[in-house]
Amino acid sequence: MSKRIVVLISGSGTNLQALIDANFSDASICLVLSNRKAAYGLERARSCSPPIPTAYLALQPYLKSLPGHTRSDYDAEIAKLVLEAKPDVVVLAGWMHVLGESFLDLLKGVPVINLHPALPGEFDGTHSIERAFEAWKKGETTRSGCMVHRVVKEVDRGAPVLVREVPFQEGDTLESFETRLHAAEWEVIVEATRTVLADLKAFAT
Ligand SMILES: Nc1nc2c(c(=O)[nH]1)N[C@@H](CN(C=O)c1ccc(C(=O)N[C@@H](CCC(=O)O)C(=O)O)cc1)CN2
Ligand SMILES: NCC(=O)N[C@@H]1O[C@H](COP(=O)([O-])[O-])[C@@H](O)[C@H]1O
Repeated sequence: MSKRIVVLISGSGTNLQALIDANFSDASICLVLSNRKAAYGLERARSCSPPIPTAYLALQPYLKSLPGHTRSDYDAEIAKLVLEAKPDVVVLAGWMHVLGESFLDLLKGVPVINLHPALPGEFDGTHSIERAFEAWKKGETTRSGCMVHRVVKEVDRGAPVLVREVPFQEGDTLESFETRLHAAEWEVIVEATRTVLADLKAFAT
């Protein structure tokens, strides 16, 4: 029975594309969900043959359309969309929304993992690459990296599944470092997803 992967995105979807191109032998992407309508990752899913089902739900339009509803209600709605796809694993691949307990409680028992462009305990949150680059320029570090970690309430603090260091090189610009880091991400997200798929029971909290 083919295992089911749900991928959450917010942007260009190059990491989603890496998962699509991985052609997992025992799994397939059954839903791509975005919180941004213009996310090119939705087009990547629609362009597959056969197309991967997509869904879109943004926070602000949701709140505007349902007065009295909260961010927690939105997170629960996201969870319901995800669960309707019957996932074995959920991958946050550039999903730029912090998920609250209403999401995490509903997803109990389903591994949820996140790709983060920094090393454990460093540069949590957003703009991680830029912040690491500035730290290197100040002589505060010689490397950054990327990781896939389990998603818990505390942002980017879940147990790492896979970590990859990416050293800075003399003469690096932000763009040259980003190029190397994104290439590392495309490998790490596939390898980490394969690891979770291979031992779902171990990762199902
Ligand atoms: N409960 C968790 N939710 C999410 C995690 C997590 O570890 N636990 N990881 C993030 C992904 N991420 C970093 O890897 C991250 C994404 C976005 C933000 C953030 O501050 N988002 C703001 C909105 C920012 C924007 O819209 O540009 C917000 O949610 O209000 C922090 C970390 C995904 N979710
Ligand atoms: N904190 C989360 C975060 O910064 N995620 C980052 O968003 C980018 C998404 O790229 P993509 O849309 O091309 O896959 C990736 O670099 C990913 O690490």
